[in-house]
Amino acid sequence: MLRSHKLKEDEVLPSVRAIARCGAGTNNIPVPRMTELGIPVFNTPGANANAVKELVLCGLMLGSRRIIDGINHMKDLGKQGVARERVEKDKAMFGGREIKGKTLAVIGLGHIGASTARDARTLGMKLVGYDPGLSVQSATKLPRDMELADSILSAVANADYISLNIPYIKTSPEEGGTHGIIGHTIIRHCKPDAVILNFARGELVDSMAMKEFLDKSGEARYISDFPDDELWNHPNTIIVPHLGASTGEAEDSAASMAAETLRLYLEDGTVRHSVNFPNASLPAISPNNIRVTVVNKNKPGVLKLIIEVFAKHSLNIVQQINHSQGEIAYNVLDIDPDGTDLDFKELQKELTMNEGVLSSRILFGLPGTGYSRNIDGQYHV
Ligand SMILES: NC(=O)c1ccc[n+]([C@@H]2O[C@H](COP(=O)([O-])OP(=O)(O)OC[C@H]3O[C@@H](n4cnc5c(N)ncnc54)[C@H](O)[C@@H]3O)[C@@H](O)[C@H]2O)c1
Ligand SMILES: O=C(O)[C@H](O)COP(=O)(O)O
Repeated sequence: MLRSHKLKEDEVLPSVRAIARCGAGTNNIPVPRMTELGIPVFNTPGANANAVKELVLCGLMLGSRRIIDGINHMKDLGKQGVARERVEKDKAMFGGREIKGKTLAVIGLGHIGASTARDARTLGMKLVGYDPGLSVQSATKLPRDMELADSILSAVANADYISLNIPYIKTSPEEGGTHGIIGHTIIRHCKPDAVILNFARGELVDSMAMKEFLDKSGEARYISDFPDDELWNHPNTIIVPHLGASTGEAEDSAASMAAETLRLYLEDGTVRHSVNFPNASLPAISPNNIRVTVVNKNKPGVLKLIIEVFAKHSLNIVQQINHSQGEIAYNVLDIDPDGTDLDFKELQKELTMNEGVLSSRILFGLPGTGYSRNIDGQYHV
């Protein structure tokens, strides 16, 4: 289980059965390599969304009123012992605007984006959103009068505030990724006094393009939760140290969701909230059966090889599922071991050595006490 730790491939030892990210973004994990190794990567969708949404709302206010500049100014005046004397005169330097009646563009309408939109609506904001992969679940949670745009460009064009709530995918937008998606083309279409809120990932924004925009407009603001060597000291930025999910509530919620997701996978083979494995909802193993899970390349003929191993040993498959997603398939087979004296370690070895099989586990024991067995005979509770 990890949070933002940048996981390196060589930290993933052969004993690793699964990885759970206590949070939403999995860009700190080498997911494609884990898929090749047959290791599921899980995250905790929505578990920290409220904490991030609250900070986005805070960012809306910080971007509208010169609160931080004002606080710093008060400290300076205090140090000089002239705070009372100067405050009424100096406040003219820190005038702001209200968010009520202004337009907020929400890019990415998942857990955080949809929740931000709802609360912004109750604060009297007009809303426009963009999300080409909008789920039915999120769509039902959006304010009814929210306008849906057909591109980021059209969403931001008339927006006073822009909130980025999309995942970071390392490739360029042309290649289906989101790296630098907020670059010159989009930024050029923003209003000169737009406030851009980035509580998603720093790499979504082209820092140089943003700097040019902030320098030129003088009025625009960039509020971000991520370090940025180009922008940290710019007078029109507010950069906080990745605090979006740092509340006790979000930490508890993400950790317990991750732990439960891992428990279900390790004990029953159930897959949910995985970013690289297909969902598979499985009942607890019957005490009379042995459950075998096999991850294989999603190619014709591999399933046949797997089934043949069971047939060869005259093992009766009581129930079976086979779900695939992209390049992999996930099989779960419940076996009745009655009447066999087969060493299941041997069975696992035969299965795993098949061309196209990536990993396998044998789960058995009473519900709640299941464990996985490695090919080299190590046990992992
Ligand atoms: N600052 C923090 O501490 C913090 C905390 C949680 C999440 N995050 C970041 O916020 C992101 C969103 O979190 P979430 O919980 O709302 O995730 P989510 O998966 O519920 O929602 C993401 C939404 O973005 C949409 N999307 C993907 N690519 C898009 C694109 N190019 N244009 C428009 N929409 C696009 C998806 O269809 C999805 O609806 C995470 O991926 C993570 O990087 C940051
Ligand atoms: O993607 C996420 O969930 C957030 O960026 C939170 O990351 P953290 O748990 O490391 O604060």
